[in-house]
Amino acid sequence: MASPKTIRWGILATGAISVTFTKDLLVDPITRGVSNIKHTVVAAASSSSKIRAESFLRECDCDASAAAYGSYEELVRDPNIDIVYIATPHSHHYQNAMLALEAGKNILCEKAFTINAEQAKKLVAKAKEKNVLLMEAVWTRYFPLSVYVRETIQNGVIGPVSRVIADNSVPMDPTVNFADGKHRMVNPDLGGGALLDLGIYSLTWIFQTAYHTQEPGLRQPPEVLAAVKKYRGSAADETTTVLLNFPRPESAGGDIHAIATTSFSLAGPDSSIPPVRIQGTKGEIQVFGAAPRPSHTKLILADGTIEEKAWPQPGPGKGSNWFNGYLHWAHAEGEGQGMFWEADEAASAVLEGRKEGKYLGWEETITIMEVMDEIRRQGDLKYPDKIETTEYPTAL
Ligand SMILES: NC(=O)C1=CN([C@@H]2O[C@H](COP(=O)(O)OP(=O)(O)OC[C@H]3O[C@@H](n4cnc5c(N)ncnc54)[C@H](OP(=O)(O)O)[C@@H]3O)[C@@H](O)[C@H]2O)C=CC1
Ligand SMILES: O=C1OC[C@@H](O)[C@H](O)[C@H]1O
Repeated sequence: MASPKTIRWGILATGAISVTFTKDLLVDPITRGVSNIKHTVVAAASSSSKIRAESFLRECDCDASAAAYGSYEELVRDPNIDIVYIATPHSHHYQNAMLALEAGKNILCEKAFTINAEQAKKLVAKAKEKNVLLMEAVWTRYFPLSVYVRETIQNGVIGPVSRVIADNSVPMDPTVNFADGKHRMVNPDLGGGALLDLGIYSLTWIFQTAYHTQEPGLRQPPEVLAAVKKYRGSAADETTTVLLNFPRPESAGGDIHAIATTSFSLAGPDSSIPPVRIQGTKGEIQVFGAAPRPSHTKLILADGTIEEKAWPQPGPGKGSNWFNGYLHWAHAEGEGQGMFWEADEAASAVLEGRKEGKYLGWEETITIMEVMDEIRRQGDLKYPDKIETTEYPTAL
């Protein structure tokens, strides 16, 4: 058997999700049956200080030889890095990704990919020019659970998809958690709001089942009708609900309806109610657990078949996800978060010379950004010019 190839990562920003991602990344891939890849972290950078980068590397148990940088500029110049993982607030993704692309680096960039579709298009153009990987880190797409759901649809098991309903809401108390308005969840300067942070998962479920599963030639952007409730009259949305209609020829099953909803103050479905339902003419698939990190599926067919499956994440891991004092999901102690699947895919893409993610390519990322632009247009949800701009460099 050929020995595994090692992919060398550079971590840009040292916040909450960088820690989770890096700890998952360093779990031995053999624990999930992956034998051709190994991951190592060779550097991390913090915009606040080199000391912060050093303590991040220690916290994540990275190799002692990993370099700590006190600026993102130094990180992207490091010739030892194969892929840069970007985990700054969404407001900063465009500037940070452009910085890394200009340096010729492959990139895995957190969601929401950018603030708007124009920024996403510019990054794609730059990735093409530099001939490097540019991948949006929507981890959920790469879970075996998601692969199973898409394959079940593509194998015609539930018939043509006719309707998808998806809810990703978390009942945080903004008056307690975000009282000073500075937190990235509500701060317009950081691209705050439910849509870009949480709603992207509702749209992910809709797109990966109603759009991605169609033949590429049949895929058409949806019509969109949005209701947006602002957070205390600010520029950030607290609750957003969207009706989507995906046009599809009658011969392929006709139009597909979808409802995406999200909120950072209201509860989502509890464990007995599926946050995602994909309905076809012959049955439906229900997805249970939190929409970003689901854990169970239930296939219910019109002929009476019921098939339930559990999708535990391989470990080792820490067992739950807390965010601002709120438990977003709990899972069995010892399970990993599941962020390694997207890391494996980014590594495979680099080794195979691919420039896009296998289950979420540039065209689909841009289409989803265009849908979010339209939702924001209808809801009058505007961010400051400095984070909407495609000017590079712009000081943030
Ligand atoms: N896939 C997933 O499940 C998740 C994805 N995310 C995404 O990851 C990104 C980061 O989220 P998260 O880690 O929770 O955020 P945090 O606020 O915890 O961390 C963001 C980091 O970005 C850096 N940063 C640079 N400039 C700024 C600035 N002006 N304000 C604040 N931070 C700055 C800082 O790191 P430093 O000081 O080191 O430069 C900071 O620690 C977001 O886009 C979010 O959507 C978040 C949570 C879960
Ligand atoms: O991506 C995310 O998923 C999980 C949530 O906890 C977090 O707010 C969000 O950024």
